[in-house]
Amino acid sequence: MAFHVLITDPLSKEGIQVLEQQENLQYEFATDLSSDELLTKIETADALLVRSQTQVTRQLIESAGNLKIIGRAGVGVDNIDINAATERGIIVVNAPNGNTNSAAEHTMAMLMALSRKIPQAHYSLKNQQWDRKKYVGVELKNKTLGIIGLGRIGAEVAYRAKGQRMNVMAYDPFLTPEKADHLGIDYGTVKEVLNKADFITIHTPLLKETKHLLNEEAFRQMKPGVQIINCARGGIIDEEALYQAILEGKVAGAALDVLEEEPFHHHKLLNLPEVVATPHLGASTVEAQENVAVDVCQDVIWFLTGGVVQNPVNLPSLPKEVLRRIEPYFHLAEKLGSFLIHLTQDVIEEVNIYYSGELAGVETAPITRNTVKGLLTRHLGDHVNDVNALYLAEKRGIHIHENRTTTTKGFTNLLTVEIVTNTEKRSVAGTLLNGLGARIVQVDHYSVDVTPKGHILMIRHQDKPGVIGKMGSLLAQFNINIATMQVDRAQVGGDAVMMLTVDKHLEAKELEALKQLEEIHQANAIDL
Ligand SMILES: NC(=O)C1=CN([C@@H]2O[C@H](COP(=O)(O)OP(=O)(O)OC[C@H]3O[C@@H](n4cnc5c(N)ncnc54)[C@H](O)[C@@H]3O)[C@@H](O)[C@H]2O)C=CC1
Ligand SMILES: O=C(O)CCC(=O)C(=O)O
Repeated sequence: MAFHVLITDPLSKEGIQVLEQQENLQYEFATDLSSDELLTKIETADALLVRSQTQVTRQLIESAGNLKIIGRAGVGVDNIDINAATERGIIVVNAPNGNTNSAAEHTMAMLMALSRKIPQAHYSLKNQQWDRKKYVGVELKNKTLGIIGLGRIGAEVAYRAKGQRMNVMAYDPFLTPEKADHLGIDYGTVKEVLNKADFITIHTPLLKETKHLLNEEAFRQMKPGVQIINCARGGIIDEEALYQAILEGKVAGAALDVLEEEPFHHHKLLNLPEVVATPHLGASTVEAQENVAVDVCQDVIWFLTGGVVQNPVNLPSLPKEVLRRIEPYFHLAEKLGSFLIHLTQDVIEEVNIYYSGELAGVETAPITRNTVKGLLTRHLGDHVNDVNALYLAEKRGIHIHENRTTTTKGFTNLLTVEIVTNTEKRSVAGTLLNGLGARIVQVDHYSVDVTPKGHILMIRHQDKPGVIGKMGSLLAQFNINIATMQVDRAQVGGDAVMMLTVDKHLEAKELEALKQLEEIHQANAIDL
């Protein structure tokens, strides 16, 4: 079956070419759909590709039976309900780098248009008015540009503004005075930026914390005659407060590429001569659209074909070299989680994961996610994945703890997973053996050596002559062939464990029959 990729906003042809080169993939352009049409179309889609126009709501996500990935050709993902996607195990990817340059250039264009009143003068001239007095501007040189949000675009704007010989003062929660110094700009708190800037430009995402960041109180703190640029997101500015600040003469001008409600046609801000505006054009260049489309289509293909994405939004992204080092452990981790869940009937309250040896020094979060995915899949089904495993565990009140230890029991790497229920603790440890792959090397306190694959029968029994024979003949009666077998014991005549790999799945009644043997305390059939 071919993957169905649904594209609901315009996407550059270079991105489409990336999709066309992929076998077993069909793409469908369906722009300008009504909400109802979209709800129907999404039902069969494996991937959804959007820009900023399509509103990817919880309702839309929940109507999608097959959806695995949502690709945003651009940076901002405020049009996508990320929580709903995460809960459903749908990965969201964006293209954060492709339009940085264009958005920074558009910001500079807006800054210059604003300072020299170019759109107003142009409009006036087109209306047969030759008015040189009305359109006197101000220079940028030696003025202070306040930047709120010094990420990719903010930093590019700072660099360009310095080229205009402006003083740049920025605030960003990740900016230190030392870093600012290194960039040749001034560090300021939000208050200092508001107090000192002649022009203020915003480059944050729209978040709960940044909603109406520029509000009535913020405008009050600004210099009289300040000019505002917003090429980030509508909603970061309280539009009513901006409107009033312009009417009062506190704000001399505003250049807006974005407004809270888009698309916008009749907005009272647009009636003010001090406001210049563009219809969300920050990323609308040939280059940016090509970049973001190619990046996001590439990620969608990688993901659908089992690869690792470059720009996940609801998963932390990892540098390639880090990923290369830890990826081999994902399989082991998932198998250990899956093994362990077969050993208990109780509700799991806690999971402790111990990273030892060389594992103690790596990025462990993705390995933890795979462990939890292995644990949950048996009861929750295949919709558990890397994206939602931790969320689903948390929803079930399972506490996950990561620990780093130096205990390696002679292995260069050792991954130990322990589950705690209200009655017991069970654990399993595994390692990656150089050239030999994954091995389970310990179950509870017993040493074993088992490849985590296929059908495993784990027996806890009393160490006594004849038990192995009895068990072997019972399995023979069920026509179950033993492929490998190991035994370990705590002490002579004490508790012991038997690990067998067998050639077929054990039915419940067969397992029951084994448990009837008086020396057998526990029998678990584990299918990995
Ligand atoms: N108009 C357009 O067409 C385009 C708009 N954008 C928008 O521009 C914005 C920035 O994009 P990038 O620079 O690529 O993102 P980024 O993630 O590189 O930078 C955002 C920065 O905002 C900072 N930030 C977050 N909360 C803050 C707060 N309360 N105060 C100050 N700083 C805060 C972050 O620490 C980060 O450094 C996004 O909203 C994006 O959607 C991006 C591209 C095109
Ligand atoms: O798709 C677009 O053109 C909008 C770009 C944008 O706003 C973003 O990347 O955040």
